[in-house]
Amino acid sequence: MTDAVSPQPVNHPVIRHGKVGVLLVNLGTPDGTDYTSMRRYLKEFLMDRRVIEWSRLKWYPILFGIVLNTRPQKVGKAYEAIWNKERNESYLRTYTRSQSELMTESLKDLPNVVVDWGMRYGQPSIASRIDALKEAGCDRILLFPLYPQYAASTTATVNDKAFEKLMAMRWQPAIRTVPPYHDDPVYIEALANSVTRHLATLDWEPEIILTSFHGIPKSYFDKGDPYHCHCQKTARLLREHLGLPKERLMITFQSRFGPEEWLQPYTDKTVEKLAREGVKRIAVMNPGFVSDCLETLEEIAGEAGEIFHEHGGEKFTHIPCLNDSPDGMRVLETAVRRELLGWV
Ligand SMILES: C=CC1=C(C)c2cc3[nH]c(cc4nc(cc5[nH]c(cc1n2)c(C)c5CCC(=O)O)C(CCC(=O)O)=C4C)c(C)c3C=C
Ligand SMILES: [Fe+2]
Ligand SMILES: [Fe+2]
Repeated sequence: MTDAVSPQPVNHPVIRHGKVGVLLVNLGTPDGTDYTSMRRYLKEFLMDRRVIEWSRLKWYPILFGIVLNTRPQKVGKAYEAIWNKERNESYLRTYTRSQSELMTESLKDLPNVVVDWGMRYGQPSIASRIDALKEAGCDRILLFPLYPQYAASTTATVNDKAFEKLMAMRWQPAIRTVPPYHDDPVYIEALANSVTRHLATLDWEPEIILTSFHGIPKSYFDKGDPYHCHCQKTARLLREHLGLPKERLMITFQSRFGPEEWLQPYTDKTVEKLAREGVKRIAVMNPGFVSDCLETLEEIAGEAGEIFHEHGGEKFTHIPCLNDSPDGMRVLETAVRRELLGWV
C-alpha cells in the first residue's frame, strides 16, 4: 500500500485482487480403491472431531487398533464395485468436477466470478483450492458445502477446514458460507421432477417411495443438531409437492457406523420390514446427497435392493441423485446467485 507521503516500497509483491471465488465442496473420496489410498482417506475422515465426537482417549485405540486395519479392505471392495473406470475415480469426484464446470458456464454473465471445487477429505483439498482462488485474484470467496440439510458433521466441518486455512493467511479473503437449502422451492421441485421422470421410465408403479437420508448418531441430535428436522422438512415438502399421502412417502436413515443408536427408522430394517409385510414394489431416493456416491450406489441401489428381494419384494428401483442434471444445476445456481447478492 502506498500514498502521497509514503512512496512505493521497492519490489512490492504484485497481488491480484478484485475477483469473487465460488468454492463447491463435497465430502471427499479416496484416490484409489487400494489399501493405502483407502486407509489415508478413512484416517483423515475418522479423525475429524466433527464426525466422531467421542473422547480421543476412547476413540483412537479403536480407530488405530481395529478400524484402520480392517475397514480399508472392506470399503475398498465396495468402492471397486461403483468406481468410474473411465476416469479412474469415484463418481462423487466426477460429479463434483462436472458441477463446477457447468457452474462456470452458467455464471458467464458474471465475469468477475471464478468457480472451483474441492473435497473436505482427500483431494483436491480445501486449502489448495483457497490458495488457487487467491492466486486468481479472489479477495472474496463464497464457500458452498454441498449439503442441502445442515449437520455439524458435514456442513460445519467444511467451514471449519476453510477457516483453519485462513488462520495461516496474511491477506485473508472475505468469506461467505452458503446456508442449508433443505426447504428451497427450487430444490423441492427438482426432487419432485426427478421422481416423476424416473417413475415414467418404469412399467410399474411403486407402492411406497422411501426417502433415505444419511444418518447421524442420535446423541448428536440430542445435543441440538438441526439435521433431523431439516430432513423431515425436505421429505414433507416433497410429499406435498408430489401430492402423496403420508403412508406412500416414508423417511428413513442409512449408513450407520459404530455401536451407538443412530437416527431411526433405519433404511435397511425398513426395507426388510416392508418386504416381510407384503409390499412388493418400492422406489428409494436419497434427497440429502447432492451426488451419487458409495452410499447411494452401493448401499441403496445395491444392498437395499438385495435385502428387499431376499425378503419377498419383487420390484425395486433407485432414483438417482440430482447430480449434474439441468435441474440439479438449477438448484446449485439458485443458491449461489442468492448468496452472491451484494458481491457481484
Ligand atoms: C460417525 C460417522 C459418520 C457420520 C456422523 C457421518 C455423517 C454423514 N456422512 C454423510 C455423507 C457421506 N458419507 C460417506 C461415507 C462415509 N461416512 C462415514 C461415517 C460417518 N458419516 C464413513 C466411515 C464413510 C466412508 C465409507 C465407509 O467407511 O463406510 C459418503 C460417501 C463418500 C464417497 O466417496 O462416495 C457421503 C457422501 C452425511 C450427509 C452425513 C451426515 C448428515
Ligand atoms: Fe457419512
Ligand atoms: Fe426433528
